[in-house]
Amino acid sequence: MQISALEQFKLADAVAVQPEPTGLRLNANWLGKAFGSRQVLHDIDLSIQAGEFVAIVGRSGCGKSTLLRLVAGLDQPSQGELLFDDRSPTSQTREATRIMFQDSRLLPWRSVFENVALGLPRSAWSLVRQVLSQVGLAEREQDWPAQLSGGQRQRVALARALVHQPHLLLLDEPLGALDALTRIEMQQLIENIWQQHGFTALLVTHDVQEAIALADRVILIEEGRITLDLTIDLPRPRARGSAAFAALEETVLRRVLQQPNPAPENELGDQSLYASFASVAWAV
Ligand SMILES: Nc1ncnc2c1ncn2[C@@H]1O[C@H](COP(=O)(O)OP(=O)(O)OP(=O)(O)O)[C@@H](O)[C@H]1O
Repeated sequence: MQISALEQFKLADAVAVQPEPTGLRLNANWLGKAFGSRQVLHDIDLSIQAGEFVAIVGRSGCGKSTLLRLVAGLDQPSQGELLFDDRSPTSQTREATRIMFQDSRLLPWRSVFENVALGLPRSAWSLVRQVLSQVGLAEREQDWPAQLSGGQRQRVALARALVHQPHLLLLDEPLGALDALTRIEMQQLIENIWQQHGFTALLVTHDVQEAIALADRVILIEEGRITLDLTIDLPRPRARGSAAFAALEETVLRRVLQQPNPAPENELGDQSLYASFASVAWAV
């Protein structure tokens, strides 16, 4: 089929205005991790599309953070491989990957602005101001971390990750220490920013409701193995009170809780799991 010059021009123009996909594609093939004689992750096969938001849930000690640390390159696998856009990790993929933890890990002797701008040249300062404004902290850039609330400190930590324009954002229970309402506000902020930036997101959380509110897929790890991979096909933003949301939450919760306690050392963690479900359900 022949297309006219004008049509060709329109086509090129249409292609040009499509935003470039910015997310990294991630594959784990037969991934395993042992600490000494303790095998923590077994034969993990996982494929995450560019720009996808995936949440990992599971009982305390099941291996969630270990998986995230392997993806971040903070630990090395004992078996198998991780591929980023079908390639072994490079300094570029490491640079394109940022991680956010439960505690903000800010430098207390640096201002909010300096914490976000750390290691960046002066030419990046306008970007620093832009991301601080995105996370709602434009007016607080000269404050010290000690002058901020826990939620605001996590916003700074999010800005510090975003300023590097990540293609893969790893979130290790980043909202775990926040009260229920601040947590919901932060979830909405993370969802909006993820939609704007298009990075791939991998979230570890104890909170099943949070996982269903944010993720395209919820993955359950039990004793180091993936035992559930559930697509969350709900329109965004998600109405937590809807029947479809509640049904998915029930499905995952039932699945998490049906497993017998694996070991006495995990009993406390399991109690905290129940408590975390209960507190969020109560607040909402
Ligand atoms: N550096 C390490 N050395 C030895 N064992 C480790 C190390 N890191 C993790 N483990 C063990 O691996 C297991 C899984 O830990 P991990 O932190 O991945 O669990 P988790 O699912 O994230 O738990 P939680 O929800 O409580 O944070 C635990 O038994 C833990 O003790």
